[in-house]
Amino acid sequence: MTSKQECVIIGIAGASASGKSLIARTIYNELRRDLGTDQIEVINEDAYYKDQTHLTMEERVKTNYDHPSALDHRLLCDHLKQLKRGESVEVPTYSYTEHTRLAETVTVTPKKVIILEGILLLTEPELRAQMNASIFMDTPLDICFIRRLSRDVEERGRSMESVIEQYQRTVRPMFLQFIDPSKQHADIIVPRGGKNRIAIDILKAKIRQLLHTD
Ligand SMILES: Nc1ncnc2c1ncn2[C@@H]1O[C@H](COP(=O)(O)OP(=O)(O)O)[C@@H](O)[C@H]1O
Ligand SMILES: Nc1ccn([C@@H]2O[C@H](COP(=O)(O)O)[C@@H](O)[C@H]2O)c(=O)n1
Repeated sequence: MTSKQECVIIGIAGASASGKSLIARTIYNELRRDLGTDQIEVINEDAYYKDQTHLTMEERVKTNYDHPSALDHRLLCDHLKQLKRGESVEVPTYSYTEHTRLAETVTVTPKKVIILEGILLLTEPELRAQMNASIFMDTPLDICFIRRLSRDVEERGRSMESVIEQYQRTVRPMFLQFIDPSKQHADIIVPRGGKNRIAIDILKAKIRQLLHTD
């Protein structure tokens, strides 16, 4: 018997371009139809990359964005606690081209369901403690790299050379050091990526069970 939750928080972690955003968006779109449009939210860990406005662009590109120290997990954790208490929060907005936070924030009001997605979410015990269930996207790393290369060139304003250089310098080593070991903390490991239909249905059923709406 699961007790009824006022705010269900689901964490989705895994390598960059493993399909975290895709699965989060799919669950969001499908559950919105049942729960109501204002009852579910997706929060991206990337919004909590630390502000770097005090650094030059040359300095910003050198940051290791795949190390936990690049993220303000303290602020993210505080926001989750506030949302659980029924308080609204101001989520930062982030620019992958400027490599820093933008001046604007987005107001997020309390929701029944929060889907959190991000590479390093399961490395932080305090964040894990806020989650009702956690998922690790176990997509093969070569597939992730191919998808990241085309996504970063098409959507994040990067050159092919810079994606390859960053991948070898930080993305792959940090995946091996931090992200892959954090898989042990996941409740569910999802193979093949963001279109795994059975995984999506299981997650939706679990969320409904936690809310007692089924
Ligand atoms: N199963 C899949 N098949 C084909 N393309 C996919 C699949 N999963 C994700 N993608 C594509 O790969 C890219 C990275 O996926 P995304 O969900 O943004 O990854 P993440 O959020 O983990 O970084 C996106 O362009 C997305 O559309
Ligand atoms: N200025 C930045 C900030 C982050 N990144 C990369 O984003 C990846 C995480 O986002 P996903 O959507 O891919 O999960 C992470 O691997 C960082 O390297 C960046 O390139 N530049």
